[in-house]
Amino acid sequence: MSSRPPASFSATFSAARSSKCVPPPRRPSTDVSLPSLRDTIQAHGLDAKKSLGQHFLLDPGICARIAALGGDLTGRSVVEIGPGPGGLTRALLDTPASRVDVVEIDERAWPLLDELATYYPDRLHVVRQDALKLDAATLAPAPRQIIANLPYNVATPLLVGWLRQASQWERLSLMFQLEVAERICAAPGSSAYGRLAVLSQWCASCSVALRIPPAAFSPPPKVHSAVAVIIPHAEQPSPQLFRAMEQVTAAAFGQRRKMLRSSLKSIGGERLLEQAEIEPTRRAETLSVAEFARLAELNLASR
Ligand SMILES: C[S@@+](CC[C@H](N)C(=O)[O-])C[C@H]1O[C@@H](n2cnc3c(N)ncnc32)[C@H](O)[C@@H]1O
Repeated sequence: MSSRPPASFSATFSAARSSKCVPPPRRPSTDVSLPSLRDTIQAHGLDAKKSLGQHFLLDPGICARIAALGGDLTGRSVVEIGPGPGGLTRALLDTPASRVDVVEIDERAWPLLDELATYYPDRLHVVRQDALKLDAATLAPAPRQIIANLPYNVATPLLVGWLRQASQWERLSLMFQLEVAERICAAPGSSAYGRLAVLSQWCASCSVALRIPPAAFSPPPKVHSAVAVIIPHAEQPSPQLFRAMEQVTAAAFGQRRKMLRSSLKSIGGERLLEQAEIEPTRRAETLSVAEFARLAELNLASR
């Protein structure tokens, strides 16, 4: 027997999808009365675990400000990494985003998130997985964004993974330790300028949009935090060129006090620098992102 739906069902379904009668995505949070976040955390025994980088945001005002960094989310899919008790998730559900997919590794939070999903049927999707092992772009249709208060211990590898596929994302609004957010947005010549700045700014426009003090979190972290807004450029490097850039920046900043002719020796040294018309006596932190891009292209071509 065929498992396809009867023709009449398919016809009705596609006619409804294409007509103007399709209802807009449900946006029920304002008329839904959810239990308080503190009560929910207590009821589910979700004590913060340091090993999972858990610092929860309980202030709905701050969560709303972070959600607003996505701009107008009408018709957008939003992925949140590490929803924890769901404070930011609630704020995301309060936007007109068409769906919110949350990826959480901590199984203690899953029942709590499942409970939240019952208030938002078809709109909130709970993904029980390690975000490091997941291709988050496969979760939801484009245009899609990531908005998240990231677990600090894995924030940098997660970001580099998303930059590798930056064309998949309309925008990333990500909370990091302030020092990491500053490294992402750092200008050449500054001590914060390094591999993360070059990779991020090569693929995207980056800015520090919101600074948040430790007291805003429960438990408070030792350092200040900040949300970086990362908007991918229309043109993105190929995967091979991205790998070539990773190699160049790892070599150049791996020995950042050395002259480039020495730090880049393993990938062509003076010859590569001469082709790129870059003085071999310069140091990595003085190179612009465009100069690094030239080196990456020549590095790829020389393989
Ligand atoms: C800084 S807390 C943010 C919690 C919540 N979004 C908030 O703002 O209150 C980070 C969250 O990421 C989760 N997490 C840690 N490592 C993860 C991983 N590899 N994959 C998915 N979630 C992870 C933690 O369990 C925690 O819920």
